[in-house]
Amino acid sequence: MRADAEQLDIADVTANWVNAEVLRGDIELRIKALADLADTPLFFGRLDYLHSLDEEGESGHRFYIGRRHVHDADGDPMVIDWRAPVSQPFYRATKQDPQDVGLRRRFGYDGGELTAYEDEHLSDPAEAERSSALLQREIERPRVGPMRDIVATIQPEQDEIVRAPLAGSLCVQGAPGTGKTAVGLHRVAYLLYAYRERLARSGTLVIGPNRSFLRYIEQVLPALGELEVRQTTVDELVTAGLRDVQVRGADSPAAALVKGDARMAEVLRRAIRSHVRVPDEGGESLVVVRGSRRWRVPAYELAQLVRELLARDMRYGAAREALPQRIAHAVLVRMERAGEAPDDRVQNAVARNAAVKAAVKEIWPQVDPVKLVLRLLSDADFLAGQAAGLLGEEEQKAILWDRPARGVKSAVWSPADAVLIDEARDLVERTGSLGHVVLDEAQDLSPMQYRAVGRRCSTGSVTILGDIAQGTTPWATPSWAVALGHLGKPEAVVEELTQGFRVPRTVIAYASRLLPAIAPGLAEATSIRDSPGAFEVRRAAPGARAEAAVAACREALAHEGSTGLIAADADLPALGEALTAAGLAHLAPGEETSAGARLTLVPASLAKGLEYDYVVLVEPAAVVAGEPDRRTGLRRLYVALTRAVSGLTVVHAEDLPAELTGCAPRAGERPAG
Ligand SMILES: Nc1ncnc2c1ncn2[C@@H]1O[C@H](COP(=O)(O)OP(=O)(O)OP(=O)(O)O)[C@@H](O)[C@H]1O
Repeated sequence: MRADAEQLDIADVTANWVNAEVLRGDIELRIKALADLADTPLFFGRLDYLHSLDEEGESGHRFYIGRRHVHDADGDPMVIDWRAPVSQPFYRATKQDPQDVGLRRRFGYDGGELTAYEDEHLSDPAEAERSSALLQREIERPRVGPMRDIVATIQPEQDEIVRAPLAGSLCVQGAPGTGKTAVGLHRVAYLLYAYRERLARSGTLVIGPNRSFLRYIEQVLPALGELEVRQTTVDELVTAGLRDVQVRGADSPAAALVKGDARMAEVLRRAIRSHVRVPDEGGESLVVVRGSRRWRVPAYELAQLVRELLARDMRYGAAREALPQRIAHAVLVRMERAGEAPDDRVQNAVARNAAVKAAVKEIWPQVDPVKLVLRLLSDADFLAGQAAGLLGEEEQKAILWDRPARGVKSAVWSPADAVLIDEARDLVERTGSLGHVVLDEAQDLSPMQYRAVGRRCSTGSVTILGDIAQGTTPWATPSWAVALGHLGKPEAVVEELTQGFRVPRTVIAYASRLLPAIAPGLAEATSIRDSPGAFEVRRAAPGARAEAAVAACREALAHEGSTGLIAADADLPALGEALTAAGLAHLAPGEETSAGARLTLVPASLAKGLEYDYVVLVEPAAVVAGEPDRRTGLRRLYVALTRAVSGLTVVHAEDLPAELTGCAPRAGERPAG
């Protein structure tokens, strides 16, 4: 196929130079997409159907399933794309429901070399059901480098989400390591296959929590042949296109909490609409002069037009554009009454008349969303006027800047301010909607951030993925129903993933002790890994903690794969020095691990979504204390405890948090004594 693409001669088919360049670009992309990847095999599975299929051009009994479609010199398929309908039973067929599959074969590879296969005769009742050794091997393989695709081993409950139709929005709650991120990315790849044309027009977007996370996942979609999906963070999303707004400030938790609250949307709506000046009914008429005639629109009629526009709840900018036409219409009615026969051109001319323009400027002035937010945060009286009955005095005080900003460029904007600006921009002009948005680690968004994401899929659909127990912002959502309400997708279906692929049984059991305190009611994940994993808690003498951490890292590095040393952000510099002094080179999160550089020093605040074969977690009590409140601290600890693929060593000098040692009262229980 690559040779064919390379040999394409376009001289005869392109009429001009521009066409030729476009076509040449397309062909180059195709050749690139057809590159041979040494360690990525062409197929990973085979299905033998009992009956010949004749569906969507695929006919026959036997199909090889792979990452992409491959055909032979005659154009007959040799490998079927994993996303094609014919491939679906590879993921879904079971002994109970064989879906006409006689044989399912899984192929195992080692660095691109075929080394094993595994057969299941789904329609043979005599054959016992076995768990897949290849799946076990895949889950337990050492982790080095960025996240990889899971196409060869997508599980049935995951596949249901991956292949759900584009039209519906989905919300996936899943404990750590249940594959939410993997599923979200594969879902994008699936949708781009199944709805390619529609999504090529409307676009797709993946939103993750921060840059290091995005760097960790960025190679999954390209490996699946999807090179053009945009991946961004909420912070970047809302600042895109804001040239003069530099986000370089941070809010206090109290300020961020108010700025992220959904009531701010109403404050902003009022603030924008406060610019509209409804004409005084008894005031002067608007006079439009055309040729020798003067047309009068009385003030009460203008007021009526303006009130109608306000009641229609249009975007501020759209209403501003509609107003001159409405006024012109009122003039035209008068012309007709006077026996004239004005047409559309006359109406347009009247709408552009200087007197009409001046009236519109007075009644419905242009509003700059950035300046509007600047004024709200700088001008206590203006804020009080808009927030009356919505925000209390303390709340208003919390969001007002200590020193009013002089101008847009010099203001110290925070990420939450940028979200307010985004809301204000949408009040002026509707934000365009994409076809599909995937939002990962969704539990951490504020209501205002959900609204910002919701705007970008208002006419499309969304897949949101998260874990309530891992919510570590003061505004983390209490429930998915609340989040979906803010997103504007209350009808979305909530699915739960419970099978854990990352964290070993002993480790998830230990971390789950925190669940009653951080998310009562959430189910503990089950680990589908065979190996129980290495797990140890070590107490170090005060003053010898860093030394103990370094020793634990050395032991971890004796194994294959990556090691992450996770600690409270404040403890990081000292640990970094200890590692360097001991001659252990280390990376920052998001820097790619490789065979030669396998140790990463991870601040607890950036651990979310990442994973390491071995994790050394230093001083749980400090991780908890690093957050503004205990529940958030325990949730941060839960995130840190659930990053390990093969083993976890907890090193501590202070007492462990009581919730972890089992000494804390559980929710609903009373403390002893
Ligand atoms: N079906 C599967 N086959 C093989 N590996 C899988 C499968 N599903 C998930 N994994 C692996 O399990 C690990 C955890 O997956 P992922 O990071 O997507 O989980 P998550 O639910 O997003 O976790 P967290 O809540 O911690 O962010 C990854 O290494 C992923 O590749």
